[in-house]
Amino acid sequence: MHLVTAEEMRALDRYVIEQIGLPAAVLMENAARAVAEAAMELGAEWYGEANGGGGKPAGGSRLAAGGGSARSGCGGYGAASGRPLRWLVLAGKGNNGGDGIAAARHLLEMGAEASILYAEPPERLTGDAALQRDAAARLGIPAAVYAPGAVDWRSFDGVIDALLGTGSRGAPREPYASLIREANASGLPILAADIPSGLDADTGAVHEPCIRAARTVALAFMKRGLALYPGAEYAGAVTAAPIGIPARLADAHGVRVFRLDEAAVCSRLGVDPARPRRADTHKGTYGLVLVAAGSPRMAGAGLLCVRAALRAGCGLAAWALPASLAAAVTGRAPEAMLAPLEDGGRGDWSAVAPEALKAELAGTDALVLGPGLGRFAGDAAWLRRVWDAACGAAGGTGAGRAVPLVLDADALNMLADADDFAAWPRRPADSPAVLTPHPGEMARLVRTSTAEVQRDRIGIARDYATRRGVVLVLKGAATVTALPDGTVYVNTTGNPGMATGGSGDVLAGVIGSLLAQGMPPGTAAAFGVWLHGAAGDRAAAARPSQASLLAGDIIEYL
Ligand SMILES: NC(=O)C1=CN([C@@H]2O[C@H](COP(=O)(O)OP(=O)(O)OC[C@H]3O[C@@H](n4cnc5c(N)ncnc54)[C@H](O)[C@@H]3O)[C@@H](O)[C@H]2O)[C@@H](O)CC1
Ligand SMILES: [K+]
Repeated sequence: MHLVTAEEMRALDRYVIEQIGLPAAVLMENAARAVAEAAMELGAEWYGEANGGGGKPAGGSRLAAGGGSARSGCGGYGAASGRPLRWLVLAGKGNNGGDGIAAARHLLEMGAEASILYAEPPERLTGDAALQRDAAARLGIPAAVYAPGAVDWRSFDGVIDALLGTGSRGAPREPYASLIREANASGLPILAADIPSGLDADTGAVHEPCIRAARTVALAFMKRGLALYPGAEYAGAVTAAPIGIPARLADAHGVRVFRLDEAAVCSRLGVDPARPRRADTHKGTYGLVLVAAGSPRMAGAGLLCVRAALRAGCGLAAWALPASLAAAVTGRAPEAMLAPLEDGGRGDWSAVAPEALKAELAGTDALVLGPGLGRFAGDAAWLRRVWDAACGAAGGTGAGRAVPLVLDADALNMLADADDFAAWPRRPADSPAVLTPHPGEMARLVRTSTAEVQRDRIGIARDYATRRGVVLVLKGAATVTALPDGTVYVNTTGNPGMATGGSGDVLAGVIGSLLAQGMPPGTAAAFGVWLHGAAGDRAAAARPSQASLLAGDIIEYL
């Protein structure tokens, strides 16, 4: 579940070779076997059990989506006859190519057929890749050098992409670029060795061209780019294969970025997703969340947030809102309490005194501030006073304690406008604030463009979290949760159906609820993101199309 950069992977390779004493050829041999095994599984999935030589049952739809081509486009090669599948290994001149060439050898041993297509004249290969080239030649494995337009793709059943791995820089150059385009156009299922060639291993950006893989087998550890979009889409189904570099070495080398799936929720976050409850508990055990949210145009944001908080398990939830709005929403969330705040009859937050909200903080276990709040003159200074109160600063809650805090939506825009956030009082180290920006809000916080944020989601989120001492949840496909100590979780749940108004309000409510239940902020944020995505996946599965998903549906599946 570690997600490594190319540089971290190189350091780990070096350590194992130089300090542990395993020859690089051993790692390559393990990598090659893993690539060949993954190819056999892909063959079985794509063409059926009889052809793949054992493995998983057919699973066409996933592959069709990942591979960018329909199964029927492969025209029944192999599938009709039950003969061994014919793999074409595309080999670059680095160690990624070496993995592929060695995989051709393993495929033969496994009963498949394999040919090698060198992107460059094989004389250019050096080191372990050259060793593999020579062994393959002596074994009589058919090999050719790529010439544009000369490959008869129809005489193969599948492709192994071993052109470029973690050593590649920038967009694939010729002849790699043409070869990648031809492979993508072939309609054959492609297994990528380590990463699809053309993918930026660190950021998930894809160069033009980039291999569109049906499946990727990551060697030793998943590279960050396989978990981030758009790279994740080009990688197809991704698995990581052990090659002789134990996970604890990644920990020892300071790798702190993790892919957050259910196993990681249990092992890394220490949370049981079923969240069983002790019998001898009562609503006070599970905390009180105060949601300060909603305005005349966006009252629903508060409603979604407070309902989500309740579904996520807090004992009590109160909704603080401008008093003039209260009558309109009374009864809409019967389980929640209302905390109408004097608003001078305006119906929005512009006349709500920060002191009124401060008074509500007494006795609360978490504050969620921001969904549908709206903007008003002087709101950055207003936010500062609420921040101070939630920090437990003098004159704050009175109790002198910090109230766990989630800032979302307009509260983040206020924060972006506060030029002096760096000078605001720090919260206690064990109670950092949780900020939940979408990429546009993140861009405002760091004064850059949304495109820049998306180009390096992990880097931007982690940098902000460590510099400002907050938990930063950067929303979007593969939501990134960065902790003040530099730990980062990249989420795996969720679907594009959740790109709909109100989803973020639901997430803020979920995280606030988990905070109120006593989870540390980093855990509450990462688990909340995972839980929100999992609920979205269940909700989408219950509907005819992801497109029809509403934020309220996510709440029902929490
Ligand atoms: N000991 C190791 O280092 C191991 C490495 N392994 C494999 O080795 C890979 C990394 O190998 P390398 O560091 O040799 O690098 P790669 O095999 O990824 O590619 C490097 C080669 O590609 C060329 N190149 C770089 N950018 C290019 C571009 N944009 N267009 C065209 N050519 C370009 C370089 O000149 C160099 O010759 C991993 O991804 C993995 O597959 C595995 O075998 C496990 C062990
Ligand atoms: K590759």
